[in-house]
Amino acid sequence: MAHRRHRPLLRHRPDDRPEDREDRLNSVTESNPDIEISRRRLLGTVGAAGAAGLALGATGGAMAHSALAGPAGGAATGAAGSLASLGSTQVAFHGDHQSGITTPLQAKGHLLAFDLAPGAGRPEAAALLRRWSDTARLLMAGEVAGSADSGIALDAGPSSLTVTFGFGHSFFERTGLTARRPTALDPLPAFSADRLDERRGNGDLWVQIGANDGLVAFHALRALQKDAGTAARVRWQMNGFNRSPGATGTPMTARNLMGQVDGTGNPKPAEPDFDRRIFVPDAGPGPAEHAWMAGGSYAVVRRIRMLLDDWDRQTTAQQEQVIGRTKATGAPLTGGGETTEMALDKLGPDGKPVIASNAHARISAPEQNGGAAMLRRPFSFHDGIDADGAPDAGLLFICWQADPLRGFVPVQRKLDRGDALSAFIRHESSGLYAVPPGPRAGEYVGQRLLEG
Ligand SMILES: C=CC1=C(C)c2cc3[nH]c(cc4nc(cc5[nH]c(cc1n2)c(C)c5CCC(=O)O)C(CCC(=O)O)=C4C)c(C)c3C=C
Ligand SMILES: [Fe+2]
Repeated sequence: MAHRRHRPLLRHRPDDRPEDREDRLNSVTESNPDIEISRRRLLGTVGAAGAAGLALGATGGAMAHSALAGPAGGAATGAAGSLASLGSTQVAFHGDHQSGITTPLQAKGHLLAFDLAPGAGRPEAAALLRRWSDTARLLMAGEVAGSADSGIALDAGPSSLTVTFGFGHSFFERTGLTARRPTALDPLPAFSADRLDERRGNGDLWVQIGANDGLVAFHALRALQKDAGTAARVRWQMNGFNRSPGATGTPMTARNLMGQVDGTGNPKPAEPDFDRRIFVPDAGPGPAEHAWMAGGSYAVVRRIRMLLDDWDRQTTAQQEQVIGRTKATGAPLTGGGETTEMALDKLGPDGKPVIASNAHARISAPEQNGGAAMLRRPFSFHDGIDADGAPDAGLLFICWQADPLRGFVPVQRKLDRGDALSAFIRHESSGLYAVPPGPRAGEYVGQRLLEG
């Protein structure tokens, strides 16, 4: 188990008494006897973060530290003046991989794309990534973002804040680095069902912010936007959410706004081929100029609108046919529990497959796509109600893979040709980003590209 070397300098109220602050620090120390209990519990779960406070390594595993999880899995209240466990949970900024990839889903998310300002090139981009990395490191440790801190997150701990940075295809022209642009970043093919708004897609730089507290997440967004200064401006921004840790009696796989259990089939970090599927290996793919991506990953980001009024008019049985899994538990229609394998060959009394030939879970399964797999780590969104009364809501679909041509692309091609879910969703924007590896101590994110 890795141990944290430094105690976090938590944001604190101006009138903090030293002993109050010490209490809060103690809520994330390693001497807590409940650490191991909570850690075991969390490692055995999928989906959203458990309610227990933990320090999470950037690989998503628990490094150490936990506050209490109550008997029903709820967050325990800390000592008077101490941060609740949810607030004290900290994710590592440094590591082999950036945070926000294997980190358990957080309750709040902001996605932003920036374009470099006219005239800004490689030096400005390097300075910006250095500023952003400094800010992300501080905020993820629960510290303030420098002397001009907005104060939005005063009183709160890190709350599992993660900040993830990526580069879009256009970044490399803007910075004169096209020789170092990986082919995996070539634009995605067009899909017949795409209804994409280019103004809400792509961009030179991509930032994903996640946290289990809305103010902590927004605080990070404001700080990073200020850091951008005159070097870059926001191209698009989207806000998302997931269930809050502790909302369910026990940690569960997330649900989306269609009410489905969503995330069951995700590759698990404990699986032997997980790293190979999700992270770029040390040796390739591609020539040595692309070696800066070793340990990185590619993010496909799609705003997928859900046609919820149409969906809600379906019976539960019809909805289950569309996916091939039950709505209540996420179990395959062929029986068993959530994690039981789908029996894709099983026929019903009518002689037809129990899991329909166009069921979403069948078509997207790795075994139907030559092993193509991705780690889906989405946020839901709701951006109000349209004039016709329809909710502008859906999924900020984010998936991670070592190579989009062996992850997202073949699966989406297949879904595009005959997915029963297509009648109820609309892909409205798309982005593909090269997300470099996690920074080593003293390094900023992307330094191996910008200074290599
Ligand atoms: C191209 C990739 C995919 C898109 C786009 C996509 C959109 C999308 N999916 C759901 C809901 C569910 N998806 C489920 C499984 C699933 N989906 C994909 C890929 C895409 N989904 C994969 C690779 C898988 C896993 C298949 C497997 O391993 O068997 C499920 C079932 C539960 C689960 O495994 O997560 C649901 C439910 C929505 C609502 C949506 C767009 C809005
Ligand atoms: Fe899916």
